[in-house]
Amino acid sequence: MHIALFTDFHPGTVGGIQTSVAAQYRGARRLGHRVTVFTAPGPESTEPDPDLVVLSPVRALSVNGFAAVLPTRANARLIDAVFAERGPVDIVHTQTTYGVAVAGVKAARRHGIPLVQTIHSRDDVFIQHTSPAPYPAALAMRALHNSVLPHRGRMPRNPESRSARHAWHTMIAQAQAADAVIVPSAHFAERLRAHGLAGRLHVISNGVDDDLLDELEATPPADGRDATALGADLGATARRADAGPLRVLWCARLSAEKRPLAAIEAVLRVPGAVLDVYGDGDQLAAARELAGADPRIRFHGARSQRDCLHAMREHDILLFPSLGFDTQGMALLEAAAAGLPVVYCDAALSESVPPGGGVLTGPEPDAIAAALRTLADSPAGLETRRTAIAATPFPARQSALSAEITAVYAELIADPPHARMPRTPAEVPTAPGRLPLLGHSIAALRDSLGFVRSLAAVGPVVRVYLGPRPAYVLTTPELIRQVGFGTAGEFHRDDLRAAMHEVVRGASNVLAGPPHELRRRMIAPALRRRRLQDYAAVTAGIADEWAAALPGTVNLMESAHALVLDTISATLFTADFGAAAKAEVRRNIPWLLAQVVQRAALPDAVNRARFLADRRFAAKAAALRGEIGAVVRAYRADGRDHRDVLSALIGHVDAETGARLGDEEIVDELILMLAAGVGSTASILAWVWYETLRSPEIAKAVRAELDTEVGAGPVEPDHLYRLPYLRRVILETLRYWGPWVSTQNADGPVTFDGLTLPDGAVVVYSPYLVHHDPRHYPDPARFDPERWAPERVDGIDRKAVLPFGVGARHCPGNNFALLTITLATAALFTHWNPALDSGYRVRPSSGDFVAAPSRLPVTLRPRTGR
Ligand code: HEM
Repeated sequence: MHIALFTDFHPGTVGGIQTSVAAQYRGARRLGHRVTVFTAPGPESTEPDPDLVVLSPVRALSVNGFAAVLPTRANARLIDAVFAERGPVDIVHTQTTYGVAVAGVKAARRHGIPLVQTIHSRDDVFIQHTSPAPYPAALAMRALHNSVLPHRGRMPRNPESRSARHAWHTMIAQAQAADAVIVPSAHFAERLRAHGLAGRLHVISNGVDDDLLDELEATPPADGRDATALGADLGATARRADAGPLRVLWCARLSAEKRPLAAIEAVLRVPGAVLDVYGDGDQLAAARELAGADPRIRFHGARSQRDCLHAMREHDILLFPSLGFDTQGMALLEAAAAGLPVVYCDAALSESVPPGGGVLTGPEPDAIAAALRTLADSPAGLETRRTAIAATPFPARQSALSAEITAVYAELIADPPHARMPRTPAEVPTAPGRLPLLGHSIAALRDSLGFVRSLAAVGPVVRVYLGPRPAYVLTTPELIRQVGFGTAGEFHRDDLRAAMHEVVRGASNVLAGPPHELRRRMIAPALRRRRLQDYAAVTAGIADEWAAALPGTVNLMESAHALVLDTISATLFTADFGAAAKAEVRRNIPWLLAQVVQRAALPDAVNRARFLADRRFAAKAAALRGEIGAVVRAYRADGRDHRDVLSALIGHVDAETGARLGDEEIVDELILMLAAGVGSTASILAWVWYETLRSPEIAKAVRAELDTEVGAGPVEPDHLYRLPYLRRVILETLRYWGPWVSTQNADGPVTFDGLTLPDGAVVVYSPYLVHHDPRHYPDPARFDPERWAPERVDGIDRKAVLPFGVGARHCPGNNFALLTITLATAALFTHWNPALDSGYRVRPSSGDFVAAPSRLPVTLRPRTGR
């Protein structure tokens, strides 16, 4: 597998986490896995490592001597580029709680990769001891962390300072963001649980690198006595000469939380002891000052893990006085590996000391000194402890631990938690990037399509905030069908109904339940295939006329809109006395529809304040309804079938109930057809042209087919069935640019696969999201009409084909839309050779439920032969 490790501490720096992470990646490689390490900048002398990726730090900011990295967009881009180049990544494993680790969490969520977090350190104690102002530091860290990785829920109270509590909030949030959490010791796992971390915690010890252990085993001790295998004899080989001083070793950072000063003070009080200090840190000066000129305290500076291990072979005791900080204590493990007894002060660390191999003492220098004195006076006591260590199998060989860690990875990869259905609303993950108050509005407005695409990787149901109110996005076709077929419960559209109210009062798209079913039955005959034959003749004529009249340079987006508006209104009412209503439609519908979209998107409070716009909206809506109402009455008086939509609506009697549509209901449905049909069809039409024009192969194939089937024209209804290649281009356009949002409200509680959402919950789905999910469409970012070729189409899961929705609200105008798009495209390309303006870059605008190219500027050259 390919593992991406994220750590804020560069492996070239010294420290317990660094040592542990380095052992982990060497261990994973030893097991045959690939590892890429993302980290902060390290010391300049560090050898370049192709598997190490250094993220950009915040300039001139370092925390405790370490470069600070933030999860910026530039770092996200770098991570994405490395994933693309070296990927696919199977698992992300974050090891810290700072910027690099947060960037790792975000990358895992962006790419839908399972995420493991190891919590190594007690940030609460660390901040308390090392920061000059612990409270503001912990608070600032929590606020910063919360702004990029939202903190959820409440944390149980524990007896601790306010700064410690802030630090715990950050640690718990970091752990909660992961799919699995690893901790190095059981006592630390208990603390995390006491702070509210739920779910499974894996206790897997830190480890010591196999090569180092093998080397230690093979190296003779410096005093020349035989080296034997790690185990029974190793302790004995390092035996102190009875007459010499007690050789005490310090192997840790010289930092307050490790308590080096207590160690030095203790040794100074034991005349028969010497102390070798291996380590560096901000308490070095204080430590030197305390040691004064006493030659028994010897400072050796920061040393490698290898040096420390070998030093352990040359000493009698490791002094490890840290208290309430270490979650395991790497040096304790190393001492066990080297057969070295320890004196320590933290009872919780007994877990890391082989039974009988250490002396637990009080934390005061006096108590530590007393323990050392006893050992100095009694070499037999040391011997007993060495024998006890030797008798205990060493538990922390890295290869064995790496096998445990990779088992955790494998379990997550086999059953990715982000694909699991949440059982309660509280378990529904929130989309990354939520801002205070604004929620996800900025992300959704800036790049709606990219935002929607990113949600599939978050989970089957994702919570998003477009303002303060949550909405639940369904990301799988199976869940979407549960809305479409009503198995999840009832839904209504009262929000949309309010936004449309003056112009459309009770049309099918805002009705719910039995009235909706009845209305659908009533309008269905108007859009039946048999009727479409008649509409196709009208549509072909309009398309041919429109194409012939196009100027040499044109914005095809605008032109598509005008064409579709004319086409649909012409098929609604063909009789001569509909002319005035058609003119009214052309004059007012585009503005009214733009207003409906705005009203639906704006919060109620803003809508209430838009008096002037509201008055204008009401006046135009009344004028439009009045004109169309007059045509309906004229049709009724006339009594003939004009073979158009209006005649069909007037003439239909519901077989089940005997119901007929009233005038106002017919006005509603006619306006709805314009509202739902014009923008959507025009946008897809423009995308068909754009996709054709930007690919020379597709353009060539479309033209070749038209040459054969339509020749010099004119376009006729029959051509609809004779253009299979164009049909594939249209189907692929509907996949690629299909509707990006559909919203409804739960009418009472609704239940999806065991997850119950409350009454009123806003439930959203996006055909566009499903159409761009690689689980349903391989290489989804590729526009490839051949997906729909007869030999490949069977490989597409029909449930994931959603351009016209699904179930009860499936678009009744789908065939009409396909007909219009096919005939208009045929007309355009039989008349002209369009070319996109050079330098033109498309910009999708997602103001409506189908995104549109904001412009489509082309130059038209006549087809030769016409
Ligand atoms: C390419 C063009 C079109 C696309 C992509 C499209 C897509 C859709 C979708 C996805 C829905 C379901 C929305 C939901 O979840 O509630 C829908 C509903 C609807 N569409 Fe279309 N549509 C198109 C063209 C048309 C046309 C040309 C008409 C009419 C002539 C039309 C009339 C309707 C109506 C009346 C509804 C509401 C159905 C209901 O709620 O029961 N659409 N459309």
